[in-house]
Amino acid sequence: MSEPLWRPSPETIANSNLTKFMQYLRREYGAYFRGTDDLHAFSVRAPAVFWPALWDFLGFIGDKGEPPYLVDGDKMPGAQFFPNGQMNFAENLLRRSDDQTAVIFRAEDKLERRMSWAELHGEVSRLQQVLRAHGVGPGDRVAAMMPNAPETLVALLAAASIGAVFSSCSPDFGVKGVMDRFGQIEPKVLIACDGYYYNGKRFEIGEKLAEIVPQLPGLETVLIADYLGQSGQTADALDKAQTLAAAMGAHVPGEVEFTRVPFNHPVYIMYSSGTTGVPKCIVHAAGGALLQQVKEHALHCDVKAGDRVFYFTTCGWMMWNWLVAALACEATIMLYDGSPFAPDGNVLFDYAQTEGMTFFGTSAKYIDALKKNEFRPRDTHDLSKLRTMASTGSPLVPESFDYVYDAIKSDFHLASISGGTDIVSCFVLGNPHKPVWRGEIQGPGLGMAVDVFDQDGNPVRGEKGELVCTRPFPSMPVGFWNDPSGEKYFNAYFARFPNIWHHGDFAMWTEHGGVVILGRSDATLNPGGVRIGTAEIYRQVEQLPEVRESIVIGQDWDNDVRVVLFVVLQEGLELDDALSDRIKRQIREGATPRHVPAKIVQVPDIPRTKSGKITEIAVRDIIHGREIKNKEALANPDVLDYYAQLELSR
Ligand SMILES: CC(=O)CC(=O)O
Repeated sequence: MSEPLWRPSPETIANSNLTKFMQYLRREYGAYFRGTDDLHAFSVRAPAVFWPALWDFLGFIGDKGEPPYLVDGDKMPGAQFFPNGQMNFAENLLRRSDDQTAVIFRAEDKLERRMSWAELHGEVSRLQQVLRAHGVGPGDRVAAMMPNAPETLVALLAAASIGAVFSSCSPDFGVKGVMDRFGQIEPKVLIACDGYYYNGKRFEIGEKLAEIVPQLPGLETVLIADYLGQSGQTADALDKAQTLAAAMGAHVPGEVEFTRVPFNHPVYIMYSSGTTGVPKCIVHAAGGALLQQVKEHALHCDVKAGDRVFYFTTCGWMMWNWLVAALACEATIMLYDGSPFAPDGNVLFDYAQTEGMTFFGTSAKYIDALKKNEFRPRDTHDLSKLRTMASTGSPLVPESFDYVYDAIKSDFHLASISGGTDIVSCFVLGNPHKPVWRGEIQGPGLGMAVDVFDQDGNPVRGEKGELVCTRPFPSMPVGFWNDPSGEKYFNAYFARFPNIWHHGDFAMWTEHGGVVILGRSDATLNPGGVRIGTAEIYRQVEQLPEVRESIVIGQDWDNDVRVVLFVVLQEGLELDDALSDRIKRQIREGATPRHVPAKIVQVPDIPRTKSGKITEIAVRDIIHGREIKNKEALANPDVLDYYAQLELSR
């Protein structure tokens, strides 16, 4: 294809934060760059210059400390950014205190709220006082089992203002899922809701809390936020609990006191979503996570003061942590809780239109679903303010790039982005100076020495391989919780290639310097020894209107591997030979004969994690009769029973 789908205008480029950053580097450092590739090369070649320069350019609040700004800069793990630096995460997010809107909240039950910067300060101040009264200090954990609502943001900011460590999950988690997470990190305070709404239904969580609370060692207090109008009853039924409103009502808003902590002091504990055992507790540093995220907002997404930034997420997915960092760009953040299809697929576009959303972040699955359901927001909504749409969670297929430019908006920046919980940020993402090519992520993040390696650890271009990062970056985790020797942390990322971050994505560089992610490396299919990324197959199957969704695995077969594809069909359809043949033909013609499944099976549903990711490994394990150790990671674990009883011996 010789033409990109979109090119930024010269004015967009001239007015971008990225241009201002390059001008800044020229002015302050005498560094001249011919373009963003050049800037990227500099950023990975000279990290000890790049990251401090970024700190200054972004007006990061804190003190870089005495140089050196990078110690052991060639060691992974081991490198330390700003070892003498001091900062406070919340102070950087709460940099405004005026009466303009800081947070807009909508939920599918029609709940609507907005909070000014001044009000946000006030709420954080009151909750900070509550936490202090319960003895929360630097390093203590504050956990939240909460909807994506302003209270959750206030909880994060209050905890971080003290230097405490925040960890969240959504209220749809089961008791075991919560215990597998919060049970490991022993929070001093638990903030939970009385319940939530999803897809038109009301869910109470009092009974789950009654099981969870007594099992959490070291818990000082439970604060119940009101969503269903019954926080009082929920709190009364629990030990050590009171309503959040009562606890905060006992304090008056004052100045938020920000405790400066070392740059590498933890702010978040996040969780791996694997189905192979209890989740790993990934500890992220306040400075590293934030500097990286603000870099992504400001330079890669061109977020500016006054912008309205939205990401469709729960607070159990890292995109929530990413979203809230947009406050540090002085943007208004837009929160949404509930189903993006309740009552129908217009709900988020209504939100975008009425609130003048400038950045719309979502998942590739959501875009695919809009496409399948033939939504054309461009014909029904005024999206004139929208400048950027971001997609993540799984690869955005080329046909979905076409759909976005055809049915959502023709002149804006579509940024497919990819990274993960492991780094609370991205390896590869948008670049507002570059064209958008169909199916491609535009390029690596600044400061991220991203590459693609073959099995032997050699860099490859135009060939599929392992996504790696060859130099340290500040949002590498501090480590894993309860892993004093660092062994689990080392094994997760550094055991595959020495001194290299191995991310576990199967990827390929494109001729435009972009990247295509082909699926997770551990889910690649190996028929006849040829490595095929699962996304290569989804891309083809996705194009058939009869198929709603699919999941593909490699089944051990006759000393080889055969490809087995499971499909969920549109309501009322049955998989017959004709449709099976059409699916195979589409895959053969769109990919190669090697990609064609040996078997196609109709299934009622596909197992997915609570963040909406389909889980090939769980299906592969169940098909091979292996135990699924951590079903709690799944949003719909029961569906695996269906796969377990399938006769796949022919
Ligand atoms: C940025 C991401 O990579 C988010 C995700 O897919 O979990």
